[in-house]
Amino acid sequence: MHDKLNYLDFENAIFKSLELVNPTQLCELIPINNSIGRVLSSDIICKKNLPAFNNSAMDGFAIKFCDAGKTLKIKKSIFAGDKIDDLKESLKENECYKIMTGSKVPSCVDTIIPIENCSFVSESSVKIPEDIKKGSNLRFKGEEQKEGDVILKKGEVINSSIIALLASQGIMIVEVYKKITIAILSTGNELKEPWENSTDEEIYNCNSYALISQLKEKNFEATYCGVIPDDLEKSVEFIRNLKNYDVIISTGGISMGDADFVGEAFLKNGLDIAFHGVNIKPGRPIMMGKMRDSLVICLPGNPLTAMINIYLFVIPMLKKLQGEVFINHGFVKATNKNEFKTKKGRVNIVLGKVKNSIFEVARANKYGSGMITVLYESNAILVTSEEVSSINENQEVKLILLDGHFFDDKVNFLN
Ligand SMILES: Nc1nc2c(c(=O)[nH]1)N[C@H]1C(S)=C(S)[C@@H](COP(=O)(O)OP(=O)(O)OC[C@H]3O[C@@H](n4cnc5c(N)ncnc54)[C@H](O)[C@@H]3O)O[C@H]1N2
Ligand code: MOO
Repeated sequence: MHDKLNYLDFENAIFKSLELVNPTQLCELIPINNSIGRVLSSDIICKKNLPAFNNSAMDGFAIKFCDAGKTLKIKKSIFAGDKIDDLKESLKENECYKIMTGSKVPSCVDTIIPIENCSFVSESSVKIPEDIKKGSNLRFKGEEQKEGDVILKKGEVINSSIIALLASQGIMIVEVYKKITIAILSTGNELKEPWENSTDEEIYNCNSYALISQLKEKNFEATYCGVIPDDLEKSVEFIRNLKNYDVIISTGGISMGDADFVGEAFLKNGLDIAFHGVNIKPGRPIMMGKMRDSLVICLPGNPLTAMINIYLFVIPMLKKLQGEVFINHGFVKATNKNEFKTKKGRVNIVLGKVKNSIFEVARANKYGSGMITVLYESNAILVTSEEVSSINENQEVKLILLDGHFFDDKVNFLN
């Protein structure tokens, strides 16, 4: 792979990468207790009104609004869970019910007064204040969600608030998309695993573990498949022997070096390349394509590059493949603290830290893509357009948070 690469522009690369992906259709049923991070594969329709019946939001007295200011006789106490259908007789003049939070409210009353707002409270009577609001402290049947409403859409990632909604509907088993399978590979004779001894010339394989962990943070499970040796024949064989994965992600070995065989090895295994080379910094040699039914994503070997490119490019692809609807990066706005230079003519991905809406670029933007600590020191990335050569002091900037949210609509996060 010594040929000079044609660098695709950033927007096109994002478009082409997403175009490669056909969302999974495979589903399974799982208990909600094990469903955090999984993706709903069908809409959830409300089958029990929220709330299910008119109920009291306070412990107090259920009255007719016209009885404001009067001393009322307490006819009965109503508790949450009580069946009150037997309260056939409606309240007579100067009568009220004592009622607890969450109790069904009889149809003859229209207002709830909290106990602490009343005076002369005894077992049998209570004085209602003068100044009250009709309908206060009542929660009405179906005011939150009505039977038949779509309360959750297919493609949403299950979190604790979604579990609250599912449980509120009496749903214990939910249909989700089957998890996509992802293989993680590293390349390079210089690599040792973290538990091995390494000489001064060797380095520890940090990419595989870092990428698997980032994927785990985003609810994906990846399998580590080992290190491809720097040898074309062995690389071809290594790839040929891989099991069928939905996605294969490698790092390293895709640039112009004499030992960069990864691209060729995938090609010899039938890879249909979508692009090799994107006009970005860092991540220029990035390569993507399809090999049979597998998506192949080859990231550069530099750890910082691999980690930010998997976040920027690959996570949206995996989300799409997993059937998610919210796949596009969102941004937050902040003010840039110190001026810094960027490389004009390329889209720059710049690391830094944002705190209280102030963005501070990492190490004056003079770090290398082989570094690891910079990533640890940062919580956001700033992406520049090709024509930008510096970001000024106090300039308003758009940032993608490294633990940011994803949306269904595409936004322009370029600065
Ligand atoms: N003549 C050119 N040389 C390079 C170009 C170019 O356009 N022309 N591009 C440079 C850029 S940009 C990058 S990025 C790198 C990427 O090259 P590769 O993808 O082939 O990556 P390697 O050479 O295999 O590794 C780069 C670097 O990263 C270290 N590495 C690799 N894997 C791991 C791992 N699993 N854990 C930790 N570190 C890893 C490796 O030892 C190298 O130091 O190419 C430039 N060269
Ligand atoms: O894409 Mo490379 O990581 O700029 O050095």
